[in-house]
Amino acid sequence: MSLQGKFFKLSNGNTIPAVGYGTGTKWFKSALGDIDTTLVDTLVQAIKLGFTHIDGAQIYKTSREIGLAIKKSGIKREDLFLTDKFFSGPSTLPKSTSPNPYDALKQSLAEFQLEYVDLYLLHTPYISKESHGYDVVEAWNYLEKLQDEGLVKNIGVSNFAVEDLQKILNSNPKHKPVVNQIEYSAYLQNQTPGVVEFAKKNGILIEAYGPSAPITKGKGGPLDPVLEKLAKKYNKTEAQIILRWVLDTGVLPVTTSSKEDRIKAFLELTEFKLDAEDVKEISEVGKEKIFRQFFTEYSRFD
Ligand SMILES: NC(=O)C1=CN([C@@H]2O[C@H](COP(=O)(O)OP(=O)(O)OC[C@H]3O[C@@H](n4cnc5c(N)ncnc54)[C@H](OP(=O)(O)O)[C@@H]3O)[C@@H](O)[C@H]2O)C=CC1
Ligand SMILES: O=C1Nc2ccccc2C1=O
Repeated sequence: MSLQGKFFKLSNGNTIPAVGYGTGTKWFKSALGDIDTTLVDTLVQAIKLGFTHIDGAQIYKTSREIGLAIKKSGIKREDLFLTDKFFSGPSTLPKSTSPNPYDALKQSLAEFQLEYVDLYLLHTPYISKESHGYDVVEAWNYLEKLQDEGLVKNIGVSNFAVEDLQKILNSNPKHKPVVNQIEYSAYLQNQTPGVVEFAKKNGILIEAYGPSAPITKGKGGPLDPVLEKLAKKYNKTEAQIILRWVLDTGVLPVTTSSKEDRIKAFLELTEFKLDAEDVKEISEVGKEKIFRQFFTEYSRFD
């Protein structure tokens, strides 16, 4: 679970590259449709520049683009780390007609044209007998079966709160979740109450999506002068400072960009480190503002 150079070590002993490149948000497609050649080209460029961790999901509909980019990049499969997510639905899902997580992963692999993914997540905790025909523990059992068959190397969850994690941990699982991917930034230090601390105590690595919020959509807050000051101190961009803060809090940032200079800047994140007092200042000043972009039902906790 700790950051060691360019990798985090997971609780099962495997490693995961310390910064993820996302293919959701700005790349999100509503249908498989035509291949997004801009995404393929940008991913090939990102991989050639040195990105080895790609974040995908069933619902992004970008699996074919990822698979094509991997092939075109010429990089060996074992040198890349690919995440996929089973789309379990929003909290308002009436009745799921989608395949179960086991069948969904097989479908994704066909789209990627790959033999395995490195990490497979339940995208949300909104799974019940009523909506899916199986509960969240049974959904987890499908992921365990995939791991046992070698189709996924590691399994985890996303957008899970403490009580959702407890359901899995209390079921005496054969494989525990190694990751919980949640919205996390200096302006949202807990997606749901206590989740970061609980995950750390239980050996679950937190992955942060939306990590750049304080310098993108959440700009105009108390961190503005702090980030300006620290960017000068370290001779880095404000984006690098705010993403390095994520790493320095023991969390793995999943970010994205279409721009070469920003992709290169992401790759420098493991080459410097913030002083403890600067990490503390960002954490404390960041708590003065809450900025949440996704799963706004959790704003009841703000
Ligand atoms: N599990 C889940 O439920 C979710 C998972 N995710 C995953 O996380 C990934 C990343 O999430 P996202 O919110 O996009 O991450 P970030 O908060 O890092 O934002 C990245 C966005 O900000 C822009 N950006 C990057 N650097 C800068 C900069 N220096 N100045 C201004 N704008 C900048 C990028 O666009 P540009 O091209 O202009 O650089 C990009 O659109 C997603 O793609 C997805 O894979 C996201 C949401 C939910
Ligand atoms: O990338 C994503 N964008 C989203 C918007 C809403 C819910 C989930 C997601 C993603 O995973």
